[in-house]
Amino acid sequence: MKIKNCHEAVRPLLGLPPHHHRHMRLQAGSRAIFSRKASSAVRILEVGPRDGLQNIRTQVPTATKIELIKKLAATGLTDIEATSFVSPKWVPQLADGAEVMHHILNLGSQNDLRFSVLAPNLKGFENAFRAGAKEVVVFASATEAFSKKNQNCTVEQALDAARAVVKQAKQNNLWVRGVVSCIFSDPYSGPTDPRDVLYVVEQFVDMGCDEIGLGDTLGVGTPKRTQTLLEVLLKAVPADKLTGHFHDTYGQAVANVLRAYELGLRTFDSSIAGLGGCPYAPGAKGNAATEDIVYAFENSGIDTGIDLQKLATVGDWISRQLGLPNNSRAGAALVAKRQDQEPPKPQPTSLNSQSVAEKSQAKSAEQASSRTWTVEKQTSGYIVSRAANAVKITLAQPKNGNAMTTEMLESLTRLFKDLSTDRAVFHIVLAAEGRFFCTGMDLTGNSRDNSSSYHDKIVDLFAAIDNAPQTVIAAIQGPCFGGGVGLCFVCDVRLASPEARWTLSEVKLGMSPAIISKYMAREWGFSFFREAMLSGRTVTPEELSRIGVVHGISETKDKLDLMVDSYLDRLAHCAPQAAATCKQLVRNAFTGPGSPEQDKFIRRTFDNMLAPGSEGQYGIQQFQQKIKKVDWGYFWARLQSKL
Ligand SMILES: CC(C)(COP(=O)([O-])OP(=O)([O-])OC[C@H]1O[C@@H](n2cnc3c(N)ncnc32)[C@H](O)[C@@H]1OP(=O)([O-])[O-])[C@@H](O)C(=O)NCCC(=O)NCCSC(=O)C[C@@](C)(O)CC(=O)[O-]
Repeated sequence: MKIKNCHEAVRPLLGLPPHHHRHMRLQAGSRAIFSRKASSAVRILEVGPRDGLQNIRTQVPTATKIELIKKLAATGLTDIEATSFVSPKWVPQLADGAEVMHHILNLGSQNDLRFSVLAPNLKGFENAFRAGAKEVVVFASATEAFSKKNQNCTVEQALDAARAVVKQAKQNNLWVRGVVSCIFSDPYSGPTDPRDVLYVVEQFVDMGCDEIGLGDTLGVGTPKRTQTLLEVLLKAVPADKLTGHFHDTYGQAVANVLRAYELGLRTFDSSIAGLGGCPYAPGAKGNAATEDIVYAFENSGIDTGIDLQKLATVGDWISRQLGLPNNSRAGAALVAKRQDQEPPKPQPTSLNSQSVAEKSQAKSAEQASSRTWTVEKQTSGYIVSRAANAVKITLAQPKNGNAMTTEMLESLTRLFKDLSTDRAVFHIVLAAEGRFFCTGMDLTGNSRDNSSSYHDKIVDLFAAIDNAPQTVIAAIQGPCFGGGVGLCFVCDVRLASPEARWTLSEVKLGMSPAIISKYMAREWGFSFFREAMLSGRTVTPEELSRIGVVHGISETKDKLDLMVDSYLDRLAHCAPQAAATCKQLVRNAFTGPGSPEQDKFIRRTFDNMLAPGSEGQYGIQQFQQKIKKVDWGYFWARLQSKL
């Protein structure tokens, strides 16, 4: 055991000799953290955008991080740990810290918002300061083993690095929080001695930190352990200098927060939807969920200044964006309760069966849902964006009406093949920019030096879309010609704007829709297809809606995106693997009706449907538990993360 600088009052308790101390100065310096949020009884420090996102495997797009921070700020949260300034080699997830700060700083100046950032060394501090940070966080472990593994240095070296940052920060009038990790236990060396925690806390106070966070890195704290530690610390350090940062590994986070509150602490870190994890405790949940803590305080008559309903919405939103389970019990329950009370969302309806009432429902469906699509990739031919379990591919070559060039065919085929093995993608939307959805075969001649290979490329793309396990939705904003018509109808669902049109123009060019005929006959039916193909006439959305092959027409072109989002909301309750099987059943029914292969597939599907661990088994369990809308994103995220 190290004998360290311990407070006078505690030293005898710990069997240590007295020595000089700065207790009086501590108390004098501990003023008024609460002046920052005078109206609330407790201060909740949201760490999801930093600590939460850093500890999950998913690489989160910068735009989603910015949006998350904006949404959190709109709930009444005033303290948000926004990002980190550490080497991107260590923490690639937060390499975009400067960009995030750039987009959120103006929020802080408008309201009473404070954004803190992690800056554990001078280099990080310089970058954080350059990015406009006004509050920085430094940290050190209370234990040597964790310090060496996590920071590759001793506790003293970590404190020296922190000291250098604090000195710079104070010279520039920045607020500093020092965080002590492993307050209860170290994953490598076992339980932590409270004296070691006290030592680091005192060092932080001594170097000038404005407050000190107590981090239960492993989440092994219990109310009793919390009390024991705080009884030691509070003899040396005023309660308003300390903040609690509890992890929920054993479901004790809220209990620990409440015990710490009873002992005088008034500031607590937490993470929206319990985002995060603990790399040192396999399978562990992440931080205390902000919704859970706010629920506990608000329902105990302790004001947090935060709108719990809005908070639950944000937790639900970010969980969906990341395709992860919502780890907040309170958040998930509040959202489920709200959904249960809401009237069912109207779905886009084809016009053939639309009554006046249905039309107005479809209109409100278009207004009901809007998701944030985050761009992941941009090529010269298309843009790929993602929202939760859906990927949107937007054709973006309006100059040639999104004609099917060789490059486009090859690259889209690769994309669809890659997506077919991505278990996190349940739905694909194929959309387009410009006047036309797709003008079909590239008629410039540039793409057809070798017509056999061009043929193969079209065949490959259509097969890749048709065989994709995901439900593919064509969002058709404008006219389609030839192969472009085929592109819509190889997709599983068609949602169209009133400006969409379909022209099988091949016959007028002296050609025929050979490759696409396979899909067109299946979807339009022989008679309708034959007439449209022979006449080369323009077919309208109303006609196709009447025969049931266009599944929704938006009120205006602008509202097509909302209709797509609303349709995706509906698909969120459909099991993705079952959906892939449904697609195969249709393919078999078309290519080999009555064949032994069809019967075999049907038999196999039925036999596997309720196997242990299957979607079917889970769906039936949920039904028996009276859960009407199964969250399949949660089911698959849980399977994949083996939580
Ligand atoms: C779309 C309208 C009505 C607009 O007609 P418009 O409004 O008068 O505009 P435009 O004709 O000036 O077109 C705008 C630009 O888009 C280009 N463009 C337009 N279409 C294509 C195309 N396919 N390939 C390459 N470029 C195309 C066109 O060349 C022009 O480029 P610019 O001159 O400004 O540089 C007119 O351009 C048009 O009729 N285009 C041809 C549409 C057509 O008939 N497509 C069917 C192709 S055959 C096919 O797809 C065969 C296949 C695949 O089905 C066979 C099989 O299945 O086996």
